[in-house]
Amino acid sequence: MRYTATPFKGWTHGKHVKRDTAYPLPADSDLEHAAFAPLALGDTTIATVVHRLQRAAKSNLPILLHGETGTGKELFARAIHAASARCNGPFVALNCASIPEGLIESELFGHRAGAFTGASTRGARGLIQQANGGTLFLDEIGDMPLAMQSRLLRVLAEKEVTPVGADTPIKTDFRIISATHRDLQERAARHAFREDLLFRLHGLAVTLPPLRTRTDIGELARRLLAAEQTVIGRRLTLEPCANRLIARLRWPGNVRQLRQVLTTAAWLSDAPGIRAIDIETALESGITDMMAGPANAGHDAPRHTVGNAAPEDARSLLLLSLRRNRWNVSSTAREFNTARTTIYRRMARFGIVQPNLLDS
Ligand SMILES: Nc1ncnc2c1ncn2[C@@H]1O[C@H](COP(=O)(O)OP(=O)(O)OP(=O)(O)O)[C@@H](O)[C@H]1O
Repeated sequence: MRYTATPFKGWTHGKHVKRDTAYPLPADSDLEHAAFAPLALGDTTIATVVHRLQRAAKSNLPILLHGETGTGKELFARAIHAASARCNGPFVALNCASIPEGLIESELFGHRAGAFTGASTRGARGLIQQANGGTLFLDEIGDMPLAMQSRLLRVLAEKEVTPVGADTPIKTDFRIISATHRDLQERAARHAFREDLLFRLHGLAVTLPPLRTRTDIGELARRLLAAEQTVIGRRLTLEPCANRLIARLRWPGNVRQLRQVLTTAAWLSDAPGIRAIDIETALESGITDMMAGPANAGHDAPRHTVGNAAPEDARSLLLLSLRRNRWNVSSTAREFNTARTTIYRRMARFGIVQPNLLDS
């Protein structure tokens, strides 16, 4: 069966299951390039990841994608599928964290008619069977219950699946890609994740870098904005002060958050180019932890230094921090590792007034 570029997005049994073949199918000759091209920008870590995944895509190796939320794990999984020999088969995704434990078994393995209370009278094909000839993407695999891990391990070892309530196993042929933000080795050491399953999933493991460590954030922001232009109906550009602010923020929600903030800023802005103030305004309605200390100090340490920043960036950074700390100057000073008097001086220099003093 040939799946075409016509999207078929089907949700079965709830939001945690996605089945589609919507990734645009390029001509065979440039399949590999076209699938990964939008993901390969100027960051060397990303370039290495793309290079490895492009090579591995052609194999049947199980691939484990590791990375914080919003770093693009599902996007990469789709690119691997699109660049693989299985690209004409289905791409079936299950989020193991969002599905109730009692449902995961029948979702994955299917069930025979009347196998349990509430089972379909006609039985159901599980996702593993649905992925036959294609790719099964198990997102948040680290959250899969241990009992399911054992069953999945058997399926991977024997390449056949036995639906709940059935006696006869059914042969299946699929490629598995899994993703997690968890440290699976640490979980395996604590016996929360089966080590033998980890080995099975781990044909190739890659870590997608968090956005705050990527050197191509400006390029990525421009691409995300370009994609938004057709929706908004005008040319979208970033002013230099917006670019500098974006490069300094911590982005705990990674590319997902950057995309959301840029979209909001683009809608809010009435100037030709998006300014730092538009980014700030968009941020205010979102996550508050943008300026928090680094998760891994090695990469992140210099993110909240105001001293060397250009004036408009310094003002934006200070304002964000003050708002985040509910205008508590001591907390803000701690964040910038400086004295309270320095914060007051900078507030005066930048014309920043505490809201409760505005009326007095
Ligand atoms: N390199 C990229 N280029 C364009 N958009 C991207 C990129 N990486 C991620 N995104 C966008 O960010 C959002 C999150 O991506 P995705 O769902 O693949 O991340 P994830 O790591 O799987 O997240 P989660 O762990 O929360 O499921 C999506 O809207 C996706 O289109």
